Amino acid sequence: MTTSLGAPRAVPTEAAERAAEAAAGLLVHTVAIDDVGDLLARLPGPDPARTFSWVRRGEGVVGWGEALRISTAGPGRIRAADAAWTAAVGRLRVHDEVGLPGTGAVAFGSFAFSPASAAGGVLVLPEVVVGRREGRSWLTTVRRADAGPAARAGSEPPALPTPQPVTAPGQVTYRDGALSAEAWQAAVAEVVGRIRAGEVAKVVMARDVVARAAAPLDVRHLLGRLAADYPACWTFAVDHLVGATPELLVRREKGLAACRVLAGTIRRTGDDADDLRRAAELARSSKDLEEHELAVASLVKALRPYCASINVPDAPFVLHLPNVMHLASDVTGVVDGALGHPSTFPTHGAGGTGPSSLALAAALHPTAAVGGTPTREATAILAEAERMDRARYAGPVGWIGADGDGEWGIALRSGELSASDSHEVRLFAGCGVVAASDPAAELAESEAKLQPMRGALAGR
Ligand SMILES: C=C(O[C@H]1C=CC=C(C(=O)O)[C@@H]1O)C(=O)O
Repeated sequence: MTTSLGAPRAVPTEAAERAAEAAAGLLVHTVAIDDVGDLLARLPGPDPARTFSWVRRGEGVVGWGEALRISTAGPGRIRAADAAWTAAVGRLRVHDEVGLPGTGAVAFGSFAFSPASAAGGVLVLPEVVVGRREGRSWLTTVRRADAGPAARAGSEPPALPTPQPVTAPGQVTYRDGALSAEAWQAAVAEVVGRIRAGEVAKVVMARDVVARAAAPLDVRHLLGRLAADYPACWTFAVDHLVGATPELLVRREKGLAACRVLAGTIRRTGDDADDLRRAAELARSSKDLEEHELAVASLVKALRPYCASINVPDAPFVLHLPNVMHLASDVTGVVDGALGHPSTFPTHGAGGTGPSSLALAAALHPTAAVGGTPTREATAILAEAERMDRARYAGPVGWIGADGDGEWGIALRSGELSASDSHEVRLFAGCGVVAASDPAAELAESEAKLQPMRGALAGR
């Protein structure tokens, strides 16, 4: 079946109907403002339920408050949220005086890794969004149409609130999550055995640890530290999930899809000469190259149906982060609007073409970098072997605009702040396990991957 752009959309789900109802009567207004400087310094309060971030190298969007929430669950959690966002966008009244990616209506989202997780998925349209890109800054406010006269074009933008002081966590103690370090190594050894027996090629095994802080955790403290220490990563906060991920699941911008695939890791020592030697070792390591190739191949396979053309680099580069180095490949594609999947994916907005950024994220998740290869068998093994619910860790996290463009990272190097105890956060890290993996080395790698969150929790 072929469907032209703007053709009837997928049958509305219950979530879409609720979202459309909630969006009716909301006014979204974006105005240009003077340079905001540090976006994260604008966040007014410590509450992880009402604080949103997607920032890299000082650019991106932050938001606070909640004008609209879309909640989904189950195997269709990402697609249902996408359809609900489309339905909501159709009812919003948007006045955008800036017209850049991230202006106008923007929803922040995060989704559970597993369809079976109670964590489900969420998209939130905050009450206020502040953004910065290429020297331009903007402020977006969302209000009810019946809440007084709207600001007029050219009138003074509303003043930003004065942030409450940021509080440090104080003393932090750690305890085991689902498995102790020993038990997790035993689980990895068992999985290596299954890989060697030919069941699968690769399984990404994750573990969790629980941190407890003396003071209630202020999400802005964690974000500030992550952004300062890991400027090359996307520093995110959505609905209690906070982290700094080096891995971009997919960005869709003006018809172009871009993905950063990571797989293959070596720890850094802190000694520059030694790290350079290790980077060269990583680039030659057959174990890591194999792991990386599996990840790229599975991403390309999943992306291909949505693209008119795809560009895959011949060889990975080494991405240097302060804690680890990764083999990395930037894959790009031209999103094919005509080849979109209108029966499954709604087309987006007046100017939108083909699957939205979130629909692409749904198609790509879980990648081999967080699940394994082949996906179905590997995710079944990890669900059994890890003995925990990953919740939103390793799921898509990011933002989507009214036209369907947006950016979705993979929620790595992250923690889930407890909704019931403001002193606690559960940290996660995982490692690609292949036939040549050594459990002790994987444990050490997982410790290195926990370092960004441990550092952010350090009480400075
Ligand atoms: C699963 C994680 O990392 C993935 C991303 C990059 C490299 C990886 C690796 O080399 O194992 C992992 O696949 C994590 O950080 O929790």
